[in-house]
Amino acid sequence: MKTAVLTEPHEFEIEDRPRPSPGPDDVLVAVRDVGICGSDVHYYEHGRIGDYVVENPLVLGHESAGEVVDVGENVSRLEPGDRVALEPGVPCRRCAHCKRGDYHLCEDVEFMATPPHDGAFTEYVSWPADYVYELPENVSTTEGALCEPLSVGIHACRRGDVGTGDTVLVTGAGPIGLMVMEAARAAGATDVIVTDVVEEKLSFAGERGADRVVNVAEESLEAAVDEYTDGVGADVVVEASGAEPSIRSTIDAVRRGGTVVLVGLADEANVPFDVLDIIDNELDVHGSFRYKNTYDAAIGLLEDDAVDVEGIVDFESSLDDIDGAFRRAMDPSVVKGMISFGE
Ligand SMILES: NC(=O)C1=CN([C@@H]2O[C@H](COP(=O)(O)OP(=O)(O)OC[C@H]3O[C@@H](n4cnc5c(N)ncnc54)[C@H](O)[C@@H]3O)[C@@H](O)[C@H]2O)C=CC1
Ligand SMILES: CC(=O)[C@H](N)C(=O)O
Repeated sequence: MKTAVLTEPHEFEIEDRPRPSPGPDDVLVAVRDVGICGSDVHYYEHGRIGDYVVENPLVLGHESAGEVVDVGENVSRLEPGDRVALEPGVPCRRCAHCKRGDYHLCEDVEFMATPPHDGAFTEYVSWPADYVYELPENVSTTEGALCEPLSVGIHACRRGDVGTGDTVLVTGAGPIGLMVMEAARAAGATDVIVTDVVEEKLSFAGERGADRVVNVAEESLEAAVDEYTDGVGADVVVEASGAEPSIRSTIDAVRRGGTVVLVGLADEANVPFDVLDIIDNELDVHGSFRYKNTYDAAIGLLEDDAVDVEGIVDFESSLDDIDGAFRRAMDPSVVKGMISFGE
């Protein structure tokens, strides 16, 4: 099977690898669509993300969907022909975090495309059936692949307890910020304010229904939010840029008693916060890491047309042109590129 392997930064090789056979609890999936995530691009450019270093050739891609072609002997829930989305993290199921139900915090999770675990830029993937979700007829495999970033958005909104009538500020209009906006709307938020520093990203967020967009390179965020909320502040702020000034600004834009959810991964680990602001204003500040139990919800929202994920896709490329696709994905005005394997 054709497989794109990152051999060193900026270098993919297309290799012919043997097609895996599914283990007793696995399904073999013919991959149809894989999204290019910012983390894939980061590995492509730098060969590492923090402590995760690409020491051996690595298959990237963790936003994937396809069609089941074979199932292991213990699998009865899925059968060849089913179109499916693959949840990319498989936890150990035995540790304290898994047993508490926080399987996304498992320290032994095998997460696709995080070294040393291979991902889905390959024609076939064998994956534990428990982390494979059937797609309804009206949900495409492109949408199935994008259940992954949508899951990040759903989990962030759950962490922020976003509810009916809320005003939500989303900082950063990349794919994650846009998925947070979709999930917040679906959770009942009536007002969504979106920030960025790239004008095209803001126009796009506006076209997708942001009630107010703020270019924080040109406008004061605090003033814009004050004006929009009559001086109250946002009920929930979801930080989805990872930019240090944006992370700092979250506690100035949230209302007293409100919630800040930090999703964006800062390059700089030490971001100063005035803790007295957090205490006096009784803020809840939550981290949000990946997701748990979100795939059924994501698929349900897509089936009901309650969210739009396909609209964020700028381009689709073939596996043979993965290098060109990654170079295109590095353009700051591009939101989402996909590798499509065709039917
Ligand atoms: N916690 C988690 O589980 C996850 C975290 N992430 C992180 O979330 C962040 C967002 O991911 P993507 O959307 O894929 O990244 P992205 O890089 O495509 O989008 C970030 C956006 O923030 C904008 N931005 C830059 N500086 C800004 C500022 N000062 N204020 C507002 N916006 C600003 C950029 O122009 C860009 O549009 C990244 O840091 C990523 O590493 C991504 C997935 C999961
Ligand atoms: C941080 C990422 O972008 C990635 N989706 C991951 O969960 O590792």
